[in-house]
Amino acid sequence: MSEAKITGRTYDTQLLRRLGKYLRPYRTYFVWSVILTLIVAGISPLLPMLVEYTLDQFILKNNYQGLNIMTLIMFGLLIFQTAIRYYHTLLTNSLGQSVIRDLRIETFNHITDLRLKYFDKTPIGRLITRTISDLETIADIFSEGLIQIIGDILQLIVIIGVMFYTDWELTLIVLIPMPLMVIATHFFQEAMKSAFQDVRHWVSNLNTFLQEHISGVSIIQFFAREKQEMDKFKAINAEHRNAHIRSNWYFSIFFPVIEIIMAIALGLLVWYGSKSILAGRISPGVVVAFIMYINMIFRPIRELVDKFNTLQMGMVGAERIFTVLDTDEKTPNDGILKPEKIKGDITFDHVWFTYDDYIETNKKLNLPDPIVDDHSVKWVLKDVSFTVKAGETLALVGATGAGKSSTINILSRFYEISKGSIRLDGVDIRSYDINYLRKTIATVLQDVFLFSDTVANNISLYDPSITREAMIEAAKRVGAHEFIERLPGGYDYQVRERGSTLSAGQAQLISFIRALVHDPKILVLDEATSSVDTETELLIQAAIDKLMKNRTSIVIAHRLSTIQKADKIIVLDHGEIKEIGNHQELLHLNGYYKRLYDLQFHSAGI
Ligand SMILES: Nc1ncnc2c1ncn2[C@@H]1O[C@H](COP(=O)(O)OP(=O)(O)OP(=O)(O)O)[C@@H](O)[C@H]1O
Repeated sequence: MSEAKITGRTYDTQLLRRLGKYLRPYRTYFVWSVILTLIVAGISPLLPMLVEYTLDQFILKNNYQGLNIMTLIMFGLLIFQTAIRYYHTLLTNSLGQSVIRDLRIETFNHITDLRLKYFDKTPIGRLITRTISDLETIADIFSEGLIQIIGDILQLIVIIGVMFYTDWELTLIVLIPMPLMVIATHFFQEAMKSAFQDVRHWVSNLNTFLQEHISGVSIIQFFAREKQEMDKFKAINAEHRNAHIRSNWYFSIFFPVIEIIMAIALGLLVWYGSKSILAGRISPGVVVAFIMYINMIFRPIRELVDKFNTLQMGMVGAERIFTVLDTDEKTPNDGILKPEKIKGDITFDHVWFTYDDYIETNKKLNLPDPIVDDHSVKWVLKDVSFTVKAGETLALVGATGAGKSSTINILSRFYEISKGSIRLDGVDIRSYDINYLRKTIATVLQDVFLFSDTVANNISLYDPSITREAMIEAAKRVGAHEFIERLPGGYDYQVRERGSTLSAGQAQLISFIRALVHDPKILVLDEATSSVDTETELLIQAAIDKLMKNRTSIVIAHRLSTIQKADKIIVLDHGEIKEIGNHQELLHLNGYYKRLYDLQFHSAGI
């Protein structure tokens, strides 16, 4: 997602039209807001007119009774205006909040559908900023921006019209400083545009930094990196502060300038107004009404700038949200197959894989398919071919970075392969419906992710077809029922964020139950390397055996017991298959596997 694409235009009709679509369900709110805006603008000159009338007709003529009546009328008008403003604010706020609620749901849905590659290159903090603060700015378009700007402009027109109607000479004199005001406003607005973009940029950076560092706080503490990280944070925080101060600085210059211009207008009014009263051309009431009119035209102009900025920020926010929504980085789901029964035969047929966007770039440039010996491409898997028959267990072994995790990631189409084909029951995996495919293959990763929710919900992941009984049954099978029962509240025990209140082994067992209740045909397992106590280790080993039973399993194996039991072992090295066979066969080869075995298991005395 490129930030450079953000244009930051205040009025972008295309953007507004697109936002307008989200208004559709709330049409009545919108129509009423506009009607109330028109009423507010229409009745705005009433109060000064009434003051003028009261002063000239009653106060200056010592008519107390008339004065009392007029006071009551003005009081009533004030109440009416207040009531209308109240409903107006209520409506526009509800409108804004309703629109962003819908947009937020759409954005969240969209983000969760994006393929993993997108997240490899997009900081999570940036996405959080998008779905929280950028969206808030869109709500302000409705509650403080667009409709209010229309209202203010209408009020300006009505008031200036009434002023001209009352006394055009005085109006022209009073409006002499207006061009100054327009110039000042224009400069201010231009300056604010870049200041606000800066503010948004640093808010996003701050969020990204905080998100990553709070998630990784244990690493910071383990390595005693507090000071260094604090320095980095201070730098970002300082930029954030400066951006805000810069935008506030413009305000602090702008407001006094406007006050001075307003004072000039008032000075001109007093000078020319008094002269006109003395000449008997106008009544004193007109001058008093004009003082009120000046306030009523200069105040909205001053606030207009603020509202334009709100609109501007909202537009930037909308543009950013739409950039996320327009991100088309989804795994294509062209497959339609959803067979009732799956056997679970897996074939990798000359599979080449890279994390680079090599294929996509080639396609865009209309270049032929990748040349396999092109050394500019960092191939993670090179010409990998193997088969796993239904019900068999395949163990993947190899040094770190050999391509084991990549092999399991491409099986569920978390990443797309560049060349070759992966087949399930003889059919290319791309021909299956992607959700069907992912339901067929359960993946249990080393790094167990648990949500802040109950144990039960962490197991079922809100799949209504999974009953509590099925959960308990699965928990019993993996031998985890007892420990869950011992937790306060049992299956309703609230897991804290990321499962921090459970031990690594317990979290691992919960992830096994999660896989088992979904009863997948194929199991993909990245065996945990974290050390657990002997009792849990035995439980986990037994659980893994249960999980693999009657299923095709592909395991990134770290335990010798798992490897020994596997029907087939593949030794990967730098993305290439070096050896295939079972434990005994590979030991006899006296090659890679033997060396790995001696290094990892034998010498460790396992
Ligand atoms: N998301 C990614 N984006 C780009 N490159 C990646 C990504 N994930 C892994 N790689 C690269 O792909 C290669 C293979 O990584 P992979 O994670 O498959 O190895 P592995 O055998 O599972 O290693 P380990 O045992 O350490 O988990 C490595 O060189 C790694 O740097």
